[in-house]
Parts: sequence; structure tokens; C-alpha cells
Amino acid sequence: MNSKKLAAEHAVQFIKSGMIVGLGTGSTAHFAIHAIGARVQAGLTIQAIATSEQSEALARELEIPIVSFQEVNEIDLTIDGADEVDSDLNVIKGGGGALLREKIVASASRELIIIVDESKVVSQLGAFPLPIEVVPFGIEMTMKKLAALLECPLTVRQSGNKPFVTDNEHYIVDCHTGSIADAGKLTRELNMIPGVVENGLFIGMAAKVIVGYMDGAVRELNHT
Ligand SMILES: O=C(CO)[C@H](O)[C@H](O)COP(=O)(O)O
Repeated sequence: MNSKKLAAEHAVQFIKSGMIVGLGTGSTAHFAIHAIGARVQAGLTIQAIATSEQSEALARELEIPIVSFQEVNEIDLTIDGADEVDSDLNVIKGGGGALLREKIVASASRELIIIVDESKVVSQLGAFPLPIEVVPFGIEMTMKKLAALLECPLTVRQSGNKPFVTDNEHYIVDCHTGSIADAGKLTRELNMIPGVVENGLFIGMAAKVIVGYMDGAVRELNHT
């Protein structure tokens, strides 16, 4: 059994008719969107807001009703993947390049459920390169400021032989930070740099993490 699919299908059970649901991005979220589509076909009535053009296109294909932020005040529940999760349920996201919309949707949500396979659970965040979304204008200067703060190798994410461009027409800088001692402080410092739009640290945002295991087990991690 695919452990990402296991976590995704477990999470989708928390959706109830009438909810506004945030749809995540990535391969684990892809399984969740399919499971939501199946429940919609079976009579679940929800409306959804997607965190990327890709997830929105999939949702439309599966006939999941899509709404915009103009039409809702709040999102009831968002289900999204992650690149790393620690025991305090802090998370690194953005491996798929959708971190800005993911953070906007997560912060508009009453509840954020993160779905991962067991390989994503870590004791300290930072082995996965931290994605930072930056505006292309002045990126050389923004990267100098990032380098001064982080003191670690930085790379502009590529797609083919060009910079990867996000749904918001920005670039992603991947920062090989190594272990992050104080993720809360770092997220605030990063977002103070002009040119940085958002970073992939989601601190204190997840209410629950659902982990799928290779042996078929599923475990819920909650705040203690
Ligand atoms: O943050 C993300 C996209 O920006 C993804 O949720 C994250 O990269 C995990 O992806 P996957 O489920 O494919 O492992």
C-alpha cells in the first residue's frame, strides 16, 4: 500500500458536508484530492479552494466545486502535504513550489491537517532545503541578504535551464540550512528581507499530522 495514499485517505474522512475545504499541492495532496473527488461523486457537498493551478485543475476534472476567496470568509479544513514535520508539528513546505498559496490558504483555515509518509518525520527541521519565494527583481541583492542571514549554500530552483517560476510569477531560492534551531525566529527574520515574499516554514499552523507507514499503519500526531 502506498503510504502517502494511506495518510491522504485517512485525512479525507475528517471532511463533512457543508465545509469549505483547502486543497493542498504535491503527490500526497494529489491522493487526497482524488479521495475527495470520490466522496463528492458519492454525495458529499463541499466547496474547495486550491493552493495551486495544478490542484485546481485536478479538482475541476474531478468535479469538485471550486470557490474563490471573494466568496468565503474562512476555510473550514485544509489538507496538505509537507517536506518535513517535527514532533511539535512544525513543518517545511514548498518542495512543489506552492508555498505562498499554501500558506495563505493554511492561514485562512480553522484547521490544517498535514499528510505525509513516514520519511518526512524528523527530530529537527532543516535537512530538507528550505524553500523561499522571492520576487525576480533584485534577486541578486535578496540572495546576498539571505546568505548573510543563513550562512549556507543557496540555489535558485531551476526548471530545465531556466529559473522555476511559481504560480505567482516569483522564483524559489532553496536554502541548505542544516538543522534549524529556532524556526519561529528564522521565519520572522526571513520575511523581514525585502524581496522575500514568503518562506516554507509553517510554524504552529498544523493542528494535526497524519503519517502513513510502509507496513500499512496510519498514525495521527496531535499537539500534546
Ligand atoms: O509543499 C508542497 C508543495 O509546495 C508539498 O506539499 C510538499 O512538497 C510535499 O510534496 P509531496 O507530497 O509530493 O511529497
